[in-house]
Amino acid sequence: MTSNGRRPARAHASMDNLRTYLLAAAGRTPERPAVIQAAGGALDTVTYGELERRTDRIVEALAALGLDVGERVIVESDTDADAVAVLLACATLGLPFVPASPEVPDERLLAVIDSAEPALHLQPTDGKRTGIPETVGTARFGPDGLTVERPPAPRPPRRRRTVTPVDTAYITFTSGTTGRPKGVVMSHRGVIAFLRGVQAAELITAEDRVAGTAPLQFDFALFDIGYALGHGAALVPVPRGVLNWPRRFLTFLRDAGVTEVHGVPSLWRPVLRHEHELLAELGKEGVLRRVAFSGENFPLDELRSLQKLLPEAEFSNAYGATESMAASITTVPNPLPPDVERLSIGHAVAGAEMTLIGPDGRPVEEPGVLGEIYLRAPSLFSGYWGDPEATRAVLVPDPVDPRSGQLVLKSGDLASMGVGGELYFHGRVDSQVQIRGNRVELGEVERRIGEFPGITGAVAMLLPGADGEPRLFAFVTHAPGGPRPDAKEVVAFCRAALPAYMAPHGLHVVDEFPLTVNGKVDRSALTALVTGP
Ligand SMILES: Nc1ncnc2c1ncn2[C@@H]1O[C@H](COS(=O)(=O)NC(=O)C[C@H](N)c2cccc(Br)c2)[C@@H](O)[C@H]1O
Repeated sequence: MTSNGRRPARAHASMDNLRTYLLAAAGRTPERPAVIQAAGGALDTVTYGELERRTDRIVEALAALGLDVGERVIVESDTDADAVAVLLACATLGLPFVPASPEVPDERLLAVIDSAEPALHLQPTDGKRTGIPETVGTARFGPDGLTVERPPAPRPPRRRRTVTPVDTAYITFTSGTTGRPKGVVMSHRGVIAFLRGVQAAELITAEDRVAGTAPLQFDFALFDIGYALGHGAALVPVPRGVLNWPRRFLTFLRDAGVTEVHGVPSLWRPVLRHEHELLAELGKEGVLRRVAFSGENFPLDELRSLQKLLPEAEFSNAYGATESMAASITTVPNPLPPDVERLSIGHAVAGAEMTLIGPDGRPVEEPGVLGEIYLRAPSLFSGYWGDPEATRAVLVPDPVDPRSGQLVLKSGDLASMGVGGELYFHGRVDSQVQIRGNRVELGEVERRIGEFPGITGAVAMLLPGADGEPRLFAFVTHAPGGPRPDAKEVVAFCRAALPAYMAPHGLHVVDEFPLTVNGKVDRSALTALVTGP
């Protein structure tokens, strides 16, 4: 018993809870590997049984702190078995976890703490973070459980009696456009609904070993955990120190017997640049069977190069926003036919539906016509943390039948429909810009520039020129050792195929594209090249 005589609340065993769902295999096959991780130079296997034991040790320590359902816990860590045990322990007690990776800068973490007002900050025994505000309790975790350094401030008495499926499993903070972090609140029911939707496609079995490469605050990492454990398969977190070295990365994948690799498109750039022979060898061994990518468009020439080295592998394009965890996972042809200029994002996962809505607010029926993707799904987020207005802007009445009270996610993404109703991604709504009164899809400009000999990547943006007028700028990367593309030639090359207003006003050659902490192209860093920091 604690302060007000109420025991810590627990989820009802037969109701949706992330811990119950992800540890189901612990009951069925406790001896099977749940997490295979690097430990020193070797590989360490943590079974489902061991993962459950570590989870319950942490549950005990957390339960003793008197936190009520809904109290936030920052979990700062790389992905490994102990971090997963902490996430599952939080879920067990209905404590929303706020994931962060060690590479999140201090001021960003403090902004998240300021917004989330967590009861606790947890990091591994050897975690480096300091300067956590006094208002937040601190503790460290490891294979033997949790050690509290600074207990959370005294709490008000417990009000809650049980943990329900609509309670918050996690809040992941994305960098809102205004710079203030936006907290995406996901319920147990929502996350499990998405994971079940993917499971219905039976992409993997319990024999699979899924390599995860996303940092913990990116919900791609949370998906990898849920996808691997939900199938009773093994999660193989790729350590950061391995990730940034192509040769080590590929050797790690081989040594761990990885069958599927998840990551953003930029993950493969260094491998394609430096280690294509080793990758081809790995492909020939027939263990690596699938590459799943998400987060942004995979530049087609890079995708084609990767497919050439992995001719037997399946490639899955996973599309969606954190506000619904994701929406679709679509197998793209390997090899991609030469005439394909745009990747399909297919149909929504089982139990969900994407609808294209035109400028008139009505569903788009005809193939090839652009519309905004609206997602109807049980995995929709509960809302933005502390921001009902921003929530109302994206969780909107169903445009197909507003009277129903059903809310759908207004994605801000544009797509067109193929003859089978499958969707093709056309970019963000705000990547449709007006140039001298003409509507321009920046993706079109990027595609044309990408065809210029020697250019390996192109990002187009509308930025204020020196005269303050909005101008079309392009940022390009080129083949290493190849000639630097000449701006005038690139502009002429664009004019030869595009209307004049779609030719770049300025061209910046960069060695490689700057990346966000989640591994996406960092457009604000590119902007700074033109407008200054
Ligand atoms: N496959 C694509 N092609 C093109 N553009 C994509 C793709 N996937 C996204 N995007 C863009 O990224 C936006 C969303 O960003 S996000 O909220 O950070 N989430 C993400 O990136 C990742 C996403 N939550 C996710 C997480 C876990 C598993 C999967 Br499976 C997917 C979307 O609205 C799209 O504009």
